[in-house]
Amino acid sequence: MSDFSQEEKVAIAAVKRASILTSSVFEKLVKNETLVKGDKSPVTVGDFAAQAVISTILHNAFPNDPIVGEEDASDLRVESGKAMKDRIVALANEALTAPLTQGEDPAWGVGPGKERTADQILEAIDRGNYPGGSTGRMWTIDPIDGTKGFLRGEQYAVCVSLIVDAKVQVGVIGCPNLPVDPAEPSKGVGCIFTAVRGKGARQIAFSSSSPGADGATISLSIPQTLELKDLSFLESVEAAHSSHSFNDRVAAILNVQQPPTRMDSQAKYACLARGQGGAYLRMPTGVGYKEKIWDHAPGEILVTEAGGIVTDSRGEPLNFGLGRTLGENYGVIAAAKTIHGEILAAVQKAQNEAKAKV
Ligand SMILES: Nc1ncnc2c1ncn2[C@@H]1O[C@H](COP(=O)(O)OS(=O)(=O)O)[C@@H](OP(=O)(O)O)[C@H]1O
Ligand SMILES: [Mg+2]
Ligand SMILES: [Mg+2]
Ligand SMILES: [Mg+2]
Repeated sequence: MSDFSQEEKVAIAAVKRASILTSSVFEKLVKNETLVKGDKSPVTVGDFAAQAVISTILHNAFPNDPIVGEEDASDLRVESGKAMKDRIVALANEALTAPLTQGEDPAWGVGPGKERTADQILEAIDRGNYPGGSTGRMWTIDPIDGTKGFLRGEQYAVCVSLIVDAKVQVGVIGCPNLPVDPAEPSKGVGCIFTAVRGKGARQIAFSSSSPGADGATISLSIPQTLELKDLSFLESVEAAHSSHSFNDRVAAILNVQQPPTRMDSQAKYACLARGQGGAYLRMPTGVGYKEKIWDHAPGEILVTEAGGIVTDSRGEPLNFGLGRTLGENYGVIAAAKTIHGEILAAVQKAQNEAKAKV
């Protein structure tokens, strides 16, 4: 049985290259480089190019593994998408052909001379079309999680996971805009969070040459001594993505004294894993939306390996074996082991109150 160290190494390299790409795209992004998808959500040249880069690297390193990726290239294959396509191909090639860094292997399809054709870049994006399922290996890619945060210049995350037989085994989250040290934000931004099942969770500073090389890697553990009154719920910025008012009620039931911390993307899971906030609450705003596996798989393993528990509002683990989504939406509750049960009970109490009102 693999110890998944090679998978982690490849995923970190892919997330790092894609994160450098997305940071540089933000500096240069122009208005006509963003599309609105069928579900009204935004997607930028950065999302497409980052998915192409990650998919190319994963496919070169693990040619038999299927990929569940958020984006697909259909909008780029039509005449109206040509300008965007050209830009995406240039950005992806720039990221793929950048010089090799320590630990990277040219067999992963990276380094000088590794340009791809436009067709190969579109193919790499579309390789993310795997429907998912309960058996075998599969990767997930969310090339930019929190695209709205990315466009606002706030938090977003580049997210990759490896799922084997419905269980997440490796998770890597790149947060280009996240302070390396929350206590001293002036120390700089840009971190990668990584976890392997049974082997713990770590934070690596972007500036570090490779994991563990220069003391810029820290092991993550969620403090188990936090009192409920000191919690600050980590929650979505977008009110449409998770119910703020429901969280307010849960906070009142638990006598939480701190205001919530609103942050886009799986940076919330990453911050929880390194001891910020104390809990992540994501309850549905209405019926119908199904959470996507790429929005939670890396976060689930990161928090679990840091000593937390991630469940839905029934107290059940998230089920990554149902396809591209988590199935019916029962929300997400993530917190330290010591307080997860009390938060779950408060969520269920708030749900019962809401039911009694209708
Ligand atoms: N209605 C609804 N309910 C719940 N979740 C939704 C909904 N619509 C979208 N999404 C997904 O939310 C992802 C963004 O993550 P967050 O909600 O944590 O960030 S944010 O603060 O709201 O920006 C976002 O991920 P990205 O598309 O990768 O940005 C979506 O997959
Ligand atoms: Mg999206
Ligand atoms: Mg997402
Ligand atoms: Mg996304």
